[in-house]
Amino acid sequence: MGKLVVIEGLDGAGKRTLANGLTEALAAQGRTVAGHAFPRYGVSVHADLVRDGLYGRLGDLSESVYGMAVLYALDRRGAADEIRKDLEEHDVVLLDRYVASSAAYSAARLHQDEHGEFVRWVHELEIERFGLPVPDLQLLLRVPVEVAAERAAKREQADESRARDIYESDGSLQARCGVVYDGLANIGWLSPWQVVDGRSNVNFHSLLEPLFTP
Ligand SMILES: Nc1ncnc2c1ncn2[C@@H]1O[C@H](COP(=O)(O)OP(=O)(O)O)[C@@H](O)[C@H]1O
Ligand SMILES: Cc1cn([C@H]2C[C@H](O)[C@@H](COP(=O)(O)OP(=O)(O)O)O2)c(=O)[nH]c1=O
Repeated sequence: MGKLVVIEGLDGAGKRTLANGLTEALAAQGRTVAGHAFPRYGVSVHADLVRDGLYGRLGDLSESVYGMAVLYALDRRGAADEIRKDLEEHDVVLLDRYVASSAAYSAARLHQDEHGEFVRWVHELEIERFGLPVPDLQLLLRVPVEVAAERAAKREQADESRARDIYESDGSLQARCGVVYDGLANIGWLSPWQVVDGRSNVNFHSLLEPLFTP
């Protein structure tokens, strides 16, 4: 049975870059990796609706924190069987964002923290009701909000398909979200967490070693 590893962090923290690095490092150790990134744009109708909402194309739906959270959750629910199958066939299943993204962003939108009503609700919906696989490890890729914002802005200039959406352009939301992420990591929400400093060189080997030591 493979290990389910999730990368979490703010927009522009470098999650995609870390996922690519980890995949290469694991392959170099002879381990097989399957990867998914949520939302699964272009793959799931729910993810495409999320994108519409994030770019203001769903009227007042995106104003509803719970409405958006249901779309993100249905996207993940649609991927659950594939994740379970990947876990049977690979050493590691690496996810770029998962349930904790909903917990952090939505709680931040509602001005709640890791102990608040939303975080309890999303656990009930996605883990208890939808039965989504629980991660073995969550990596919080931590960078100062300003660094994440600068990287997201640079990426937007370089690639117009990555134009910043309503969450990414809201600096105070990103700052609150960073605080909720710290809280989730601190209480070990859903799984053990490891905090990774996104500004220094990541030692991929030591990051995942605990998963493979009995
Ligand atoms: N460790 C790093 N140092 C400097 N720039 C980085 C680093 N990691 C990522 N970047 C750059 O920051 C931008 C955002 O990275 P990305 O991996 O797309 O972030 P995310 O997936 O978290 O939104 C990209 O342009 C990427 O090249
Ligand atoms: C997966 C997920 C993302 N989000 C937020 C985080 C991001 O601001 C936004 C879009 O996800 P993101 O992964 O940043 O997509 P992209 O890199 O293409 O912009 O959705 C949630 O609020 N809940 C979730 O469950």
